Amino acid sequence: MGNRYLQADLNTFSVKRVYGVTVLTSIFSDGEMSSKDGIVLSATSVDRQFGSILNGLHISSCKVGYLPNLDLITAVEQACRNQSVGPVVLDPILFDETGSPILDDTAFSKYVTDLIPLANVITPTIEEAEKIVGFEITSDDDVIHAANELRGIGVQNVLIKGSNEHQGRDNIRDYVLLEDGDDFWLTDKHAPFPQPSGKDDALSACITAELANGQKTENAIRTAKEFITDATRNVLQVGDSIESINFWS
Ligand SMILES: Nc1ncnc2c1ncn2[C@@H]1O[C@H](COP(=O)(O)OP(=O)(O)OP(=O)(O)O)[C@@H](O)[C@H]1O
Ligand SMILES: Cc1ncc(CO)c(N)n1
Repeated sequence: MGNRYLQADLNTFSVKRVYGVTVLTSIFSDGEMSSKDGIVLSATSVDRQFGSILNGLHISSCKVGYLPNLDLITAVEQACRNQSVGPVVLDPILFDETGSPILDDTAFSKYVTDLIPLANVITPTIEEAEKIVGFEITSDDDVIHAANELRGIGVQNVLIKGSNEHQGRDNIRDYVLLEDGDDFWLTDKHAPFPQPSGKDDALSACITAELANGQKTENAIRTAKEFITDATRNVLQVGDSIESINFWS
């Protein structure tokens, strides 16, 4: 978990009036997921972290992010399956900053077969959705087809983020397919330059927080998208180096 990613999650939980607790899977400097200098924690450590937060806390919902190997996927899958963690929001992190896949074939296969079906909501980018469903997404029909394939794997609700797609367009469109078969596009204008960071984590963290607050999944998704729209239009300059979304918008 890079510093800025974790801050985006916790700041989002906080402004949504949810107390966030964490199970760390790894530690690396911002922008250095692909470097060999980061630390990947052991499955035992992850088990123990789950043990300590589950001992005495009622977990209302759970966001799952960076899982860089088979052991960690297995540890988190077991915890989500066997413990009471509430609805799971799965934000797949499948490529590092250089665009290289993070997981080897065995780990990726485990991720798809055993972890994805546990999710209440999955929030892939187009590229992540392509990797999971195994075909290229070049049209709206492909997005819809991919979302249905994801539902076929067992995940209940799907949000495919359109940020990197259709580069020439004025609008950004995320596609949502709900458990009951209802679907819709969430449309927004491109936020003006500079693009603040944190949108990715804040979107899935906000869905998680709204689920913890008792919202239905559709409302949680719609509220989260509105949160991102507001937070993105309002850059938070932190010191000289961080241009973040503004969580307090
Ligand atoms: N330029 C933008 N303007 C407005 N909304 C955006 C923009 N880019 C992404 N979003 C929205 O932010 C949410 C997260 O999308 P995504 O994870 O693809 O963003 P990202 O650009 O990778 O985020 P990060 O800020 O973490 O780099 C989605 O709802 C997406 O539509
Ligand atoms: C967007 C993103 N990339 C990487 C990580 C790894 O922690 C994360 N949590 N979120």
